[in-house]
Amino acid sequence: MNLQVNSSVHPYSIIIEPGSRKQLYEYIIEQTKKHPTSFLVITDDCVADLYLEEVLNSFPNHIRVETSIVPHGEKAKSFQQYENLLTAALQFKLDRGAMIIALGGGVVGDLAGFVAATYMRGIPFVQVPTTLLAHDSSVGGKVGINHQLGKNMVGAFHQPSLVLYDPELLMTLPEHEWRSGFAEVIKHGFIADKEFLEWLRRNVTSFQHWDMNILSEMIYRSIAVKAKIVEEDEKEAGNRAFLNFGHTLGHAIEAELGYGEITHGEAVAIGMKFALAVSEKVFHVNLNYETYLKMLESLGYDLTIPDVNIHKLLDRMKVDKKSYNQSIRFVLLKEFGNPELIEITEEILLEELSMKKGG
Ligand SMILES: O=C(O)C(=O)C[C@@H](O)[C@H](O)[C@H](O)COP(=O)(O)O
Repeated sequence: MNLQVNSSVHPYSIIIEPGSRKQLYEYIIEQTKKHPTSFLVITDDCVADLYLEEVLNSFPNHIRVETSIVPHGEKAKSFQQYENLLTAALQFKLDRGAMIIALGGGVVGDLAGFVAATYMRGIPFVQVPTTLLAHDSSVGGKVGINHQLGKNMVGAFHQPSLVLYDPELLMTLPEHEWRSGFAEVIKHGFIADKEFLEWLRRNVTSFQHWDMNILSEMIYRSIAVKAKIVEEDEKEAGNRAFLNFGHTLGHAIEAELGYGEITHGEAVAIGMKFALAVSEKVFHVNLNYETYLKMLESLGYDLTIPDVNIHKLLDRMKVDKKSYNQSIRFVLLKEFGNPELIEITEEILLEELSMKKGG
């Protein structure tokens, strides 16, 4: 299955193909039409143990391929790891003709992409997602690292030259990683494709046993939503902000708990439940979203706002990137598939937060 993103920087392909990791080099040459001088594969310790060798074996012997391994988990999206990777790239003497390969989940993709965006003012990179979450983060060119004061606060837009998605790589994911990724899948249903939401409800009842066709179709349909939005608004001047549904509170929770204490998607799922409730209040509508919350709960999500100070959450939401002139802006739904970015008062948020906390 293939998709094409017509980015204004350069069009790129998204290929969803079981087993494709074993032909990574061939795909790169065929799809990007580039012949890099060398490669730097950036991955994390967990992925390295499982898949690095297979990926490296796809390169012919005469091609120079270097490797840098970072610790797994959200904490790796740090200034320290970013600097370490730049140092490694310099020590490897990578030139501007080199290419970075991000072999990993969202953390590796964001971090390696930011290295690619900034090393010698930018070199090409390829995303090889190894998690479900990364079906989202690998598309659209948002790359970056976290700051203690806010998630993804330092970054760039740097479009990949190729996204090569091998769904077989997901078969070793632990349950919480499925939950993390599936939150972004269902988000795409909420904001853009009601029919897809129903398809998910019918087809995804457990993360334990996947039919490869269902998994590939789910990834394809979810990426298709994302690709369309980022194509129309590459740098989030408008509708791309809809992809942030659930993220305003989700990011605040991640930062307040400490990065990595809860997965990104599990925090976003809590944020979506909250945003759905606020949507009903603000737009005076009945979304009938309970069936989808039940679905998430049956898949193991805990949708309760964690036990943290709600004023601190509010302060964190104020520094969200969608904030404008000190006001908090939220993505809300008028109906499924009909999102809006809207300014929300602190009073509404505090009232809703105190009601929802603990239940
Ligand atoms: O691609 C986008 O745009 C998104 O907002 C997708 C999000 O799911 C993703 O988590 C993204 O990295 C969040 O970006 P941020 O700008 O809100 O930090």
